[in-house]
Amino acid sequence: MELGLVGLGKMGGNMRTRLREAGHTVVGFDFNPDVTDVPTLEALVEALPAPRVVWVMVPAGDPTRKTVEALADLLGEGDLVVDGGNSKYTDDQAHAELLAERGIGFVDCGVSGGVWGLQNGYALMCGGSPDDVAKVQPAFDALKPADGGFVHAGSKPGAGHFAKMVHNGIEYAMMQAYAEGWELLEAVDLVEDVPAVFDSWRTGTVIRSWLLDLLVNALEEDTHLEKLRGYADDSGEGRWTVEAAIEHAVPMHVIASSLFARFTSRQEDSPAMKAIAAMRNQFGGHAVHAGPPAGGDAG
Ligand SMILES: O=C(O)[C@H](O)[C@@H](O)[C@H](O)[C@H](O)COP(=O)(O)O
Repeated sequence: MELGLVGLGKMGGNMRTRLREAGHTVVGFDFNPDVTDVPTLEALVEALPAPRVVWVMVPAGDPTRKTVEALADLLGEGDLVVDGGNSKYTDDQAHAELLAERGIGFVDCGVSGGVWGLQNGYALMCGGSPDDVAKVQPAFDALKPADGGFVHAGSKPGAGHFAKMVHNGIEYAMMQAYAEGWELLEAVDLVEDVPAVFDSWRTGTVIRSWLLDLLVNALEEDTHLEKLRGYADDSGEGRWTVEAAIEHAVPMHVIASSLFARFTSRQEDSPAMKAIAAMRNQFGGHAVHAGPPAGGDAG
């Protein structure tokens, strides 16, 4: 099939390659002149035969919204937009509505696989009407791994990204569990080769997984992770998972806690723990550790 691909970064660039390797014709647009096939979004739309399919692979939030709004003006009746970024499912609902007013279809597609997707295929979770999904199926078939990794999660807009969001919540919790286990093994002077323990867990155990494989890779490169700072960002999906759990009164102990652990990682010092130390000191005269001098810095 022929399709347009907007956003040729780490994900989009590799996806263009995988689609082309499968024999599809891809016209890519990116603001980076080194990677783009066409100079403008208008040129991308003009280069495609109608009915057009344009896959958007840009960061969630404003960049995706602006791209969808621009495409709403450039595309027409019978065309289709796929949002393959990590958009929030509620954004999909707004985008689907805007595009539907112009007769343009919409499919939301959560994409998992990161930088390994080019080689291994991308797991795809999509939402949208069966007719719209069928129009993109040849591209989905080229992008997904050979032996599965595709789901049409629901016909309402946002179903795909909702599934991907929950996937990412689980990803947070799994990573947190491996990380805490690793910290404990490192902290106790008993197990002599911690990376070897993790490596052994990859075979036959109930906790083997690709995340475990990736942690073993990281430990092979840096046995005690000494080159890294204990700081973890988040891109939003963990927060949205917890927000959705709160909205639906779904207990979410572990995923919520793994999200908050990331926030903790960004603090040089804990304001909450200062308050706890102050109260222990007030009620029990328990010793406190002094902070840096007021107005000065720790150094
Ligand atoms: O399945 C995947 O391939 C990942 O989940 C991918 O989508 C991305 O690496 C995360 O969005 C990072 O998310 P955080 O920045 O929130 O950790």
